[in-house]
Amino acid sequence: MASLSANKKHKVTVVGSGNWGSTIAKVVAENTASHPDLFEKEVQMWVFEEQVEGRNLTELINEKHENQKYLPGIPLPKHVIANPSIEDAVKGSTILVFNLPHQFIIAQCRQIKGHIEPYARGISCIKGVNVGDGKISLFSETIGRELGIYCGALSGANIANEVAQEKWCETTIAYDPPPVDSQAPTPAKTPPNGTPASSQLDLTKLDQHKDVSGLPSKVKLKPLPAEFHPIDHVTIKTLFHRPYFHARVVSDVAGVSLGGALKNIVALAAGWVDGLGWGDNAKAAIMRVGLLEMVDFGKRFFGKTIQTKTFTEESAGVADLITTCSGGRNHRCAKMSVVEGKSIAEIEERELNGQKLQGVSTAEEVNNFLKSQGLEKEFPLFTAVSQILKGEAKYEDIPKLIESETSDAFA
Ligand SMILES: NC(=O)C1=CN([C@@H]2O[C@H](COP(=O)(O)OP(=O)(O)OC[C@H]3O[C@@H](n4cnc5c(N)ncnc54)[C@H](O)[C@@H]3O)[C@@H](O)[C@H]2O)C=CC1
Ligand SMILES: O=C(CO)COP(=O)(O)O
Repeated sequence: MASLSANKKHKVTVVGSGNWGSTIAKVVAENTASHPDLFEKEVQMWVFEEQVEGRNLTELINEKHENQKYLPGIPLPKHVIANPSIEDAVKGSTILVFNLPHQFIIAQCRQIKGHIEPYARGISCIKGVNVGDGKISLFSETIGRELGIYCGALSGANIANEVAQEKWCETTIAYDPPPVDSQAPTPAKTPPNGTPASSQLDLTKLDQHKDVSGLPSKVKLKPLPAEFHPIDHVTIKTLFHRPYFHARVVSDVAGVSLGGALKNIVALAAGWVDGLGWGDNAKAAIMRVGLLEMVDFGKRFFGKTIQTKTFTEESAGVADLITTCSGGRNHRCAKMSVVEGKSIAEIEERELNGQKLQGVSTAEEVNNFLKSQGLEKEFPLFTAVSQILKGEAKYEDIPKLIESETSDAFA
């Protein structure tokens, strides 16, 4: 419950401005305008600066209120402000919405470290997983760890162009911050010796056991100053829910994040069988096996907190799998690569005008992780996708490669 003195408004920044980043900036800006009691109206949107028609993309967005390159034809609210400086865009924000292709997020977090409010909260809209040194983590965790803040996740059956056109859909937001450290004084952003506040947390010296907040267990969340409304499920829902974008708020951050990441691998296989002209039954078989492997993967590697029902009941699970295997970019490019006999990379370059597929790198990353665990055979569809991408198997081999599927993930 908000205290009587909770009169300070939340400032919101969207870190990223691609096809989904620009769409989410539109969604949240509509809500900041509708809820002036809770939010500052202006929404900062960090833009990776580039030249479009000989001009800076940020200037074009701020002049035309449209992202001509990544979300053409969709008017953005005038109070979405494109900012080429990420440090400046995040300054003073209490809510940071991360929405970038997953390969870029760590570099951007390192750039903003020490420039954010230590009590800020994040929401990751990124669909991907972070794999390195035989370890796997969610991007919500990675962001949390890099910045010393709590980060939840938003994911769902949300093809950006449809959301941007205000065609109705659902989404799932997972937000489950650990208890705040009410004893801790809120640290100054930049202490007198010039060391950024987040680097004051010497994470290497602390117990490395972590929950899915990404924060090592001895690092406590910095409390939000009392003059702000709490950033709870109600505030989060108010920021994202629109008449055409129905948000359900849950607590399973791992389930929501993994659903969004892993379905991109399945969508490649679905695109390939469509490209082969094998029909809807074949695609349904791919989705069935894919869903089983998604649940099994979650339970094995994030078992402490994950809930099977997130995959079967939420937009972030089965609904996102279905939409991505029907109308997503991963599916479309995979299908074209079979029909035209070209690599997916070639098709991505030609078709997407700078947008990035996430399925190919996620398939490789998940395969590297499974290999490091000696578990490739337990995930035959994920493994088949990786083998096909590497040229070690053919599209036509998929039925044979996955027929040993015996997962009892739902048992
Ligand atoms: N587009 C969609 O329909 C949906 C996408 N997502 C997820 O949202 C995340 C973001 O996707 P999109 O906004 O669609 O991105 P996108 O696919 O449109 O990617 C282009 C973006 O990457 C940026 N970029 C290019 N090079 C960069 C660099 N070196 N450093 C930083 N940024 C760079 C570009 O400036 C542009 O903003 C992804 O994880 C995606 O899977 C989730 C739901 C729907
Ligand atoms: O995540 C998406 C829809 O929910 C979009 O998927 P693609 O990246 O394959 O277009």
